[in-house]
Formats: sequence, structure tokens, C-alpha cells
Amino acid sequence: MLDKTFTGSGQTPDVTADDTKATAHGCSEKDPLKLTPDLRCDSAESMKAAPERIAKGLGGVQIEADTGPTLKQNGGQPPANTNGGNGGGDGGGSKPEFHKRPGPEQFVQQLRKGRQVVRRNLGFVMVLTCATNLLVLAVPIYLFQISDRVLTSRSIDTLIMLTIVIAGAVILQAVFDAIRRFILMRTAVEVAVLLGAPVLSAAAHASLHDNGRQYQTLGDLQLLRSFLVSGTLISFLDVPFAPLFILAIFLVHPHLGLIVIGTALALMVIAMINQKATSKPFAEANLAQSKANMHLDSMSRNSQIINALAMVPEAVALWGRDTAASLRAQVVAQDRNIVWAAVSRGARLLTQIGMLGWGAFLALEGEITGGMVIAASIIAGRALAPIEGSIEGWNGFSQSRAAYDRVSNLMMSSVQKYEKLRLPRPEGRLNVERLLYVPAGTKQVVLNGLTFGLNPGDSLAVIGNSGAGKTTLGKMLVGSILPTSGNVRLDLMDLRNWDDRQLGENIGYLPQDVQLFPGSIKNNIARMREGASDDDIHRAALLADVHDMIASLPHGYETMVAADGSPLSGGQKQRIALARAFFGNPRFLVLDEPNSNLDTSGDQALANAIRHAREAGITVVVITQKPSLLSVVDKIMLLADGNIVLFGERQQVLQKLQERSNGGRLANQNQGGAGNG
Ligand SMILES: Nc1ncnc2c1ncn2[C@@H]1O[C@H](COP(=O)(O)OP(=O)(O)OP(=O)(O)O)[C@@H](O)[C@H]1O
Repeated sequence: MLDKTFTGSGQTPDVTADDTKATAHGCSEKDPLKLTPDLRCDSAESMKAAPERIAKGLGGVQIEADTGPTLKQNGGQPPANTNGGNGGGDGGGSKPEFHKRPGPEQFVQQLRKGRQVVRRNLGFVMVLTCATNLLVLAVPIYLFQISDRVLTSRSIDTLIMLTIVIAGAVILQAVFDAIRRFILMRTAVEVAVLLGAPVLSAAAHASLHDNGRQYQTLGDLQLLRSFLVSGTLISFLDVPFAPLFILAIFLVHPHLGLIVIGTALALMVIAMINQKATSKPFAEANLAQSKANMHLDSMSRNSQIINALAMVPEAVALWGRDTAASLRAQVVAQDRNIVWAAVSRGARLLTQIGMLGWGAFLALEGEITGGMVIAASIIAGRALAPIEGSIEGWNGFSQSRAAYDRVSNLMMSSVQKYEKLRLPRPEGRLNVERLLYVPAGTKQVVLNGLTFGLNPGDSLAVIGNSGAGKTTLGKMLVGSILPTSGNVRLDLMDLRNWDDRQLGENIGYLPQDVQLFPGSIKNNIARMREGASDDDIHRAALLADVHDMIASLPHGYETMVAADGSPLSGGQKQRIALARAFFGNPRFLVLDEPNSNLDTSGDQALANAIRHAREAGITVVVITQKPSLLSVVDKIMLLADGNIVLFGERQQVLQKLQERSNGGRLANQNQGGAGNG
């Protein structure tokens, strides 16, 4: 039995031994390196190949409208589709490929890879920066040679030779400078490709414990990318060569060297003051901006409510309040930044004037020549420019550093997902043990040590007043929130110990607040899986009893659904989401208020769907406030204030409920009678 179950465990007949080996390392040769969780399989080979990719320009990276950035493998051929049908991926399903197991999620390793790429590429850029900075000396040397050698010797040959050599040096410098910018741009792309999917994946996992704010870390990654291609980074890279230029000026004359050193030190002090003066207001501005963005996000999601309830002025005011706070803080920070940048620019220009003046005096004294004075002034400008650039870009740097810290913290704190044992397809046995839930940051006990069990194929209705904890229990049964303590076990294994993907394949969930993804009805039923088979989609629609409803739509399964669910009605959305829950032949279904938006025919279809599920041996938990569904379930649980008040066979529980209500009525009558008497 076990063998038989494992035989169909996601291995298709055409999977070769090599493929299996590659998959075991979380990387299939057949798949392109995509900006999807599959990207975790980016191998050491692809890392080694990175320099070639850089050398070949964007040859290694392609950005496609439908799949996002990918690193090309396979000669740019489309990926082999390994995601053909359903079956829960582990036996029992008609097409076991449905369960395509991504490799283990190694966030820390991926972060390390990203760092390595940046370090390696920056090392190469540093070599080019060194060459560029040395070649920068060509122009002052040219000036120096013209005024002190050519003009005195009046040699045309020397002038021509000198001009050719210096022109070559200048061209080379321009080429090196362009190459280093090319590399930095590609480094930014490579960082996005390497870290984009893991950051998004880590954010999605982290949102299990939080309110989803980690998704903003993707914006931090964008900030990092921008910094990698910014002029500030070039200035930072040029700064270490400033001492070289200062040394050259010292060689011209120590006095001039001292002037430049004095200015360089002054510029550093200015940089520190600037950083101190601007870091707080810039941080305030960013915080307020992210709050404003959150309001914007919520406005776009609730646009219809906002219009219907005439809440536009309030929503705009909320956004405006935070935007204004951000702008105010930005003005303060930028004012200070501009002042200190102006001070540093003034200091640099004054230094150059001072050097020309003092240089002229030294020339008059006969200590240096006129050419030396001009050359030293140009070199001084070159020595001080990157320091000044760093001061001006300090804010960008500190923002990027904070963004990197957030990315790094998210990746480091993400639990490393080891590849878990592929278990046999579950039968649908559910065990809930001492389930306790106290939401983080509160003292409210939402679920108070619930313990119950369901056999495969059982159907349970969870009833109870509003706020009893039904939805919370439903979320916990599918693992979308984690209990404070206690366990939810599917086929004896704690949900946390199931492979996420495999668990998802075997679970169907219809949330209370139905959201569909922008795309066709077909894609929505197929949980947005590429390559899902039409048969499986149709089967899910039949099981959920929604095929007729879909067939009545002008475009049938190809009807496009917008982010807000239009053009579907609330009930239609709910029924499509029901079909989505049935997709992939799940073994355990949780339906949270599935009939809240349904009319009589929808109610009937839902009852049929639950009957189909029972016939298919699927364990079903249906959370409901309406009594109409109670006739199609085996068991009923009554929840009150997070406690199980009643649990048992339908008839018994209904009887007890009846007794309770009769008892209540009797007590009321007695009270009434006593009062009257
Ligand atoms: N993350 C949370 N933080 C604080 N309180 C929470 C959280 N989640 C749930 N609660 C509280 O737990 C209680 C139960 O909520 P739940 O949504 O499970 O109730 P319900 O029985 O599904 O209600 P309804 O039938 O109205 O949907 C509520 O009082 C709710 O405020």
C-alpha cells in the first residue's frame, strides 16, 4: 500500500534518473532559472557562469513580460513543463506531476550568494576604478608637459607625440569608466534576479506571523539596486584614490599638498556633521512615506467602498497627512543637506583658488612652474570631487544601508526550509490537540485548548456566534496562521512538519473574505498554476457544482476577472473560489462561511458540492452561521468564546441544541410566569 502510494509521488514516467538527481538538489536542468521560488535552485555552476554573463552583457539575463527576470539557461528554450496535472503530487492523483517540488528554501545561502556577486563584481570594478583614476592624471600631466616642455622647447614632434599618447589615455579612461558602469548595472540586475524571489518568498512566509508588512522589503531590494547604479557608489569607489592625487600634489609642492589635505579633512568633518544633521529627518520622512504608501494601497483595494460611502475626502486626508509629514521631514533634511553640500562645494572651489593663488606665489618665488600650478589645481579638483560626491549622496547611502539591513534581517530570520520527507498522500485524518491561540501582542484567548478529531471522509459543521473563534480555527486547520501552542495534525503529522507545497496540494480552503487573482476563471480555479490540465479544472468545477454557472458566462472559463473580482458577483466569486478549493483533488477541505453570498440555487450547489466531497472521501470542515448546511454534514461543533461547547454526531448535537433552546424558552416562560404570579 505504501509502495503503491509512493510510486505515483510526483515522478512522471518521463523523468530520468538525472532529472531526479537534479531535483533532489532543488534544481532541475529542464527549468530556466526563474524569478520564482525555483530560483533557490540557482546552482554553483550558475554562480561560476556569472562573469561570462557579465562579459556577454545582458546575454545571461532576460526579462520577460510574463515571467519577470530570469537567468537564461537551456539556450533560451522555453521551460519543459513539469506541472502538467493534479494528483496531490504524491500518489493517488491522476497526474502526479501536479506536485512539482521546489528545492529547499535556503534564504541565508541565497543572501550569501548575493553578497558574493556584489563583492566579486565590486572587486573587478575596483580594478577598473584604479585604472580610471590613474588615467585621470593624463590631462594634468599633458598641461604640465605643454607649458613646461613643449612651450619652452617649441618642439612640434613632442607636442604631436604627447597629444597622441594623452588622447589614447583619455579614450581608455572613458572606456574603463563605461565598463565599470556597465558592470555595476549588471550587478544590480543580478542582485535583483538572485534575491527577488527569495525575498518575496521570505516575506510571504514571514507574513504568517505578522500583518504582511514584510512585503515592503521588496521595495528595499529596489532601493539597493538603485544605489548600485548610482553616482554615489562611483564616488565611494573613487574616494580611496584621493590620497594618490594628494600625494601627486605633494610631489608638486608640499604647501599645495597641505592645502588639499586641510580641505579633505574639512570635507570629512562636513560629511559627518551632514550625516548627523540629516539622518533623523530623513528617517522620519521615510517612515511617514511608507505609512502614506500603505494608505494608498488600502485606498486602491477599497476603491469601491470609498466611493460608495463618500469616504474620498477622509481617505485623501489620511494619505495627505502622512505625505505632508514626509515632505516636511524631507524639506528639513534636504535643506540641511543642501547647506552642507554647498559648504563642501564652496570649500573645494576656494581650495582650488587658494592653490592657484599660492601656486602663483610659489611660481613667482621660482619654486614651481606655471604648468605645475595648473596641473596641481586640476588634480586637487579630482581628489576632492569624490569626497564631495560622497557627502551629497550620503542620504542615499544610509537609506540603502538601512534597506540592506532589512533585506538581510528578513532573510536571516526566515526559517530555513529544509526539503521535507515526501509523505504518502494523506487520507484526511484530522487531529486537533490542545489548540491555544493568543494573538501576538494581546492577552485575548481566541481559542482555548481545543481538542477534537475527524476521520477521513468525515464532514463537520462548525457553528457559533460571531466572534466565537470559528474563522480563526479554520485558518489554523489549513496552517495559514500558527497556534500559540498545541497541534493540528493531518494524518498524524503536524501541519508544520508537512512539506508546504505538498500540504497545499492536499488541502482546499475557501476563506471568508474571498479574493480572486487577476486572470481568467480557468487560471483562478487552477490556483494560477501554469500547465494545469483542462480536465482537472473541469473536474474541480464539477465537484464544486459551478460548471453550469461558468457555462452561463459569455466567455465561460476564459472570462477575465479583475483584481476586485469584477465582472463576477459576490456569489459567483464565492463559487469560483469553491472550485479553486476543490482543484487538485484535495483530501481535506475547509470552507469558511461558503454560503454567505449565495442565493437558493447557490446554496443547493454548495450542498451538492459537500455531498460530492463526502462521496470522494474528502474530510470537510464547513464553518457556517446558517442552519441550511447542517443537513449535509455528519458532525457538528458548537464554539463559544473559543471553547468547544458541543461536539458530536449531527443528530445528537441538534437534539442537544433543541433541548438547550427549549430549556431556555422554558426558563424564560417560568421567569415570565413567576413574574406574573
Ligand atoms: N490577530 C488577532 N488579533 C486580535 N484579535 C483577534 C485576532 N484574530 C482574531 N481575533 C479575535 O478573535 C475573536 C474570534 O475571531 P474569529 O474571526 O475567529 O470569529 P468568528 O467566530 O469567525 O466570527 P464571525 O462569525 O463573525 O466571522 C474575535 O473577537 C477577534 O477579534
